[in-house]
Order: sequence, then structure tokens, then C-alpha cells
Amino acid sequence: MIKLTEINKIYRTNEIETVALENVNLEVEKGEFLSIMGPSGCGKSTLLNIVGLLDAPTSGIIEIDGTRTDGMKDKELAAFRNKKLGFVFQSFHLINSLNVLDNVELPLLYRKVSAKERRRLAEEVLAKVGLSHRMRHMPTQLSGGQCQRVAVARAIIGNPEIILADEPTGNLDSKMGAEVMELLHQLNKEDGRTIVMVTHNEEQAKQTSRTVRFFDGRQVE
Ligand SMILES: Nc1ncnc2c1ncn2[C@@H]1O[C@H](COP(=O)(O)OP(=O)(O)OP(=O)(O)O)[C@@H](O)[C@H]1O
Repeated sequence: MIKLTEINKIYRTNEIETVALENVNLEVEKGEFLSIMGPSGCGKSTLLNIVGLLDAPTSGIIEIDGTRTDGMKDKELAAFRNKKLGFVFQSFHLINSLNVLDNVELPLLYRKVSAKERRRLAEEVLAKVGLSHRMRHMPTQLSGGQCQRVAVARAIIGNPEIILADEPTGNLDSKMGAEVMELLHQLNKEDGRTIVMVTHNEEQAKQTSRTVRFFDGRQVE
């Protein structure tokens, strides 16, 4: 489902060169729930951004669902990302001026989906994350756990096969974090979605199907 071959990422500023990823080879099978762990600064977010096609590697090959992404133009890349991938971030990334329904519908605005169908799908995914009763609320009127569930609904509305989650429970207390994790497991087990999640939480990592660990930009396990 995801194949990374000899990925390197070097950040260059005027004076400093940071090797964020060094010769990373990683394959994620369809239906896997992979967790990525490692100390701060070891390259976890960089890796997730590269898998998510939000950032390009300095060298190496990315294949998603059998398609190589190098050589794709920006527009093509954006369309491919929109179709294949759903994102969940630590800080939710909701738009505070839009209500819950409008936030969830956002990924479909870039596709040719009628307003009526967008609404129907948004209501469906909000029911799935248990937030049917909060559809007209603004993000500022929700708890952190509810915000993250809205973000999960937004991530799945386009029916992506892959969900990328960067410390999805990092800003939540343990109870809300557990709810979000349960939701991710449900999306993995019941819907068969492939999930790649960065986490600092050993307990959460233990519950995933596989953990890879990084240290200083290199995969160590
Ligand atoms: N835009 C950038 N420009 C320069 N260096 C960067 C940039 N982004 C990340 N880095 C560096 O690349 C390395 C890897 O960063 P990354 O954010 O991927 O780490 P991380 O493992 O996700 O850390 P954390 O757990 O703290 O979020 C770090 O040394 C960081 O300082």
C-alpha cells in the first residue's frame, strides 16, 4: 500500500544542514496499523509528511497503492493526495470560523460532489464518530476530544484507504485520547483502512499491528 525506497531528507538553511531522514526503506501493507516512535527530532513528522506527499524527499522513491509519486506535477499530487490520504494532526487543524459540518465537508470541495451529497456524506461520517448532535457547533464550542473526532470525520469523508495521524492524542487527556484511539482502531479493523500513526505513547503503540522506531533519522527497529 505504501512503499518507501531509500528515502533521504536533508534540510538546508544558509549555514546548517540537517539530515532528517537517512536511507529509509519502509513498506506498509494494506490494512496494517503502523506506529512510528522515537525521540523528539528523530524525523517522525518529516517521514509522515513525506508519506503524505506534503513534503518531497531530497532523494528516494515513494509508491502509494502501486503508483510512483515522483514526477507528478503539484496539481496531480494534490488530487492524488486528496483521493488516497486522510490526515489527522495533533492540533486538529480545524477552521474555527466554520461549523462542524462545513469543516468535515472541506475535502469534498476539491472534488465534483454536489452540495446535497456533501451534506449527506458529512452527516454519515459525523454519525460514525458519534457527533451527530454537534453538527452545528463551532470548533471553539467543542472539547479537545470532540475536535479530534471532527478531524477524523474530515479525514475519512473522502473515503481514503490510508489515514496518516501525527500524534493524534498528543493534546488530549487520557480519557479523550482513548476514545480517539478506539475510533482509529475501528476504522482500521472494521473499514480496513491502513493507518500510519506517530506516537510517543508506548501503550498505544503496543495496540497497533507493528511499530517502527527511529533514531537520528534512521530506522533502528
Ligand atoms: N523545515 C525545516 N527546516 C530545517 N530543519 C528542519 C525542518 N523541519 C524539521 N527539521 C529538523 O529535522 C529533524 C527532524 O524533525 P521532525 O520534526 O521530523 O522530528 P520529530 O521526530 O517529528 O520530532 P517531535 O517528536 O519533536 O515532533 C529535526 O532535527 C528538525 O530540527
